[in-house]
Amino acid sequence: MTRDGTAAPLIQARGLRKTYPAKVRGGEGFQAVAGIDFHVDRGEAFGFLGPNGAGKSSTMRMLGCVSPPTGGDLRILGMDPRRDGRRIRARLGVVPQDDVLDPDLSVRENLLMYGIYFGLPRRVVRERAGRLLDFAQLEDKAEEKLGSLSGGMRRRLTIARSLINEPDILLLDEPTTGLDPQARHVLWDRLFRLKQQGVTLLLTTHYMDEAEQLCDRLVVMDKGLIADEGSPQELIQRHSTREVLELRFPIEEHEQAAGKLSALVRADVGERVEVLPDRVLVYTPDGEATLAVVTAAQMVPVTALVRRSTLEDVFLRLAGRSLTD
Ligand SMILES: Nc1ncnc2c1ncn2[C@@H]1O[C@H](COP(=O)(O)OP(=O)(O)OP(=O)(O)O)[C@@H](O)[C@H]1O
Repeated sequence: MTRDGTAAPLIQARGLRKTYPAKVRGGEGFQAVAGIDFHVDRGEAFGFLGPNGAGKSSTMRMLGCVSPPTGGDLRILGMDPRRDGRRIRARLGVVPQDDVLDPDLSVRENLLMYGIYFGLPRRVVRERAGRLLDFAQLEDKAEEKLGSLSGGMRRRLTIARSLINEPDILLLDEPTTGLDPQARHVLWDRLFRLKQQGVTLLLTTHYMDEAEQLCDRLVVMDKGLIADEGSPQELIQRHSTREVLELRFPIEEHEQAAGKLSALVRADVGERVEVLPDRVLVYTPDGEATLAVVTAAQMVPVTALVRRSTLEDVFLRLAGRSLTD
């Protein structure tokens, strides 16, 4: 509790920085995280959304107490990672970008070994491993070696393994990168369950649908900085319009069409045009009405799609380029 009686955030970062040392003597270091502020409350699912190189993993490694901050202040569970790294780590579960499982052990043995490594009594580890196999839907694979597991199963095992110490906070670095859509949905379902059980989730992602599905609150990161923070809905409302009209024109007409559209949009009703290399996006409160205006102006797109705004549009607005560029 804080002095005014409110619950203190589980994690609080102020001016957090990470500068990696220069590779050559006398060279300049590289600032991957350039002074960021955020807090995470108990029970939240909190996301770091940004493209490759935004500084998400560097932030995660500081939160996981494996890479010390080079500036600013970080408190996790009221403790300072520089001093209390071991105590904090005991209460964290960490799911790294790559699965670091032991291929020579069975699925169950991977869980048992990790629990024993944590110093837990064997009886407790056996009981927890049984429950986690059930949670990860891997009971029928329990005695098999890892070679027989799909990518999604491996990810679920990695998550199960990270839960062996019953952590308060689970850190997930790009949990579903490389998985097919079905495997991603199964994983999202498991993460929802954990959240319902009261585990605080922190995840990095460059998938906007993942951020929208999983995160109560997120920060949009770019070039080591936080561009904005809020719930997915708040961010969309703040930085985009209700609908987006996506238009594709024949390549040779793309530039001219983009110019004509820019002249057509009505800023007074909140419309705005964003020109991408292969598409023109018109941000508008009413996509169908805007499409009618485009058609009336004798413009003939190859395809026209009206869709709702997403976090991708938020990123485009904040960073001036697409998340996947
Ligand atoms: N140990 C290191 N030494 C030097 N530079 C590093 C180190 N780790 C990361 N970087 C650099 O810091 C920047 C941010 O990297 P980081 O991995 O934190 O970004 P990210 O948003 O997680 O991207 P990705 O999705 O690719 O993991 C990148 O330019 C990266 O090359």
